Amino acid sequence: MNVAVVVNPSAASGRFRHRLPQVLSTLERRLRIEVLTTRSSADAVAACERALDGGAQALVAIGGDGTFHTALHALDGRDVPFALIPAGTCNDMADALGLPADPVAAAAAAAESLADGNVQQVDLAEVVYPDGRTLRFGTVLAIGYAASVADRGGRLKWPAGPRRYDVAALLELPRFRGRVYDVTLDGVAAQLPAVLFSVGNTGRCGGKLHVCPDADIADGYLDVTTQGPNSLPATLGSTMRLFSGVRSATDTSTRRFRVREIHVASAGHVTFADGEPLPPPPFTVHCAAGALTVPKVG
Ligand SMILES: Nc1ncnc2c1ncn2[C@@H]1O[C@H](COP(=O)(O)OP(=O)(O)OP(=O)(O)O)[C@@H](O)[C@H]1O
Repeated sequence: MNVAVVVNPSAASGRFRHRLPQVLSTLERRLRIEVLTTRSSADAVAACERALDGGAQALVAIGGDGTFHTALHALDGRDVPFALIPAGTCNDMADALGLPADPVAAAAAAAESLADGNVQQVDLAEVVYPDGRTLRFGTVLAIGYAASVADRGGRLKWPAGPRRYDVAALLELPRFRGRVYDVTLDGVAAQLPAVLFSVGNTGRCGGKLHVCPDADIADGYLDVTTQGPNSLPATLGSTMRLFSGVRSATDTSTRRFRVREIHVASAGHVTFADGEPLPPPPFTVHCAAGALTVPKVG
């Protein structure tokens, strides 16, 4: 099987770069690989598209959630098996796919499944803007507080690694009192007051925030969680529980919905999906059931 392998050398600030030769040789044991080394997302999309147009039968991406997100652009709905090798900071998508956290172990599992045709279909989420533009994501779309934390954390120079986001969470907290979001959930209009607003194809974002803890990547549904608003101490408490990795950081203000589609009418909020910035609402998010073919592992 001919496989294009896109490598993001900047994922996790290069922390896994020394493991790359071993990851590639592990893939090569079962697959014929063409390695695409890229400097930017745009570079990666173009290189992947060229490789897929040129006959690559599968795509492997080595990096984190942003690398995964970029690979989705390149796939652009093509029904080509895709494997993600976790080499990023948070690796939420790789975790949701059940891949081993170690990149070499993940490469071995993915290569074996791809070579044997042992694949499965999982869901993606599709964000449709009023002008018809459509973007896809795999993990969680965050609006409000978590999106602002992702935004600020990504811009902080210190500390290195995931700790940046803990610092950003504290810095952003005083600014947040909650907002009311105008939404339509499977055709039913609602106004949802929230500090944290998450639309999950999977359960986790930011490496440890289990914002949609019951989400299932293959059920054909999206899980929507809203949390808050509360008093500042209560918001601080529930946020700290969430940031400490508690699996289900609920409080009395947490509301959960399971839908096929959500329309967010409230305009202009900072939005992130797969840890990457997305144009703000208004938009409609719907579940693209079974839209991604991935190796079956475990
Ligand atoms: N193939 C690529 N080559 C170069 N840069 C890329 C590529 N894919 C994505 N990028 C850029 O690199 C940035 C970091 O990549 P990525 O998100 O995968 O790593 P991370 O932030 O360490 O991991 P995570 O998102 O899991 O926390 C992305 O925000 C994106 O802009």
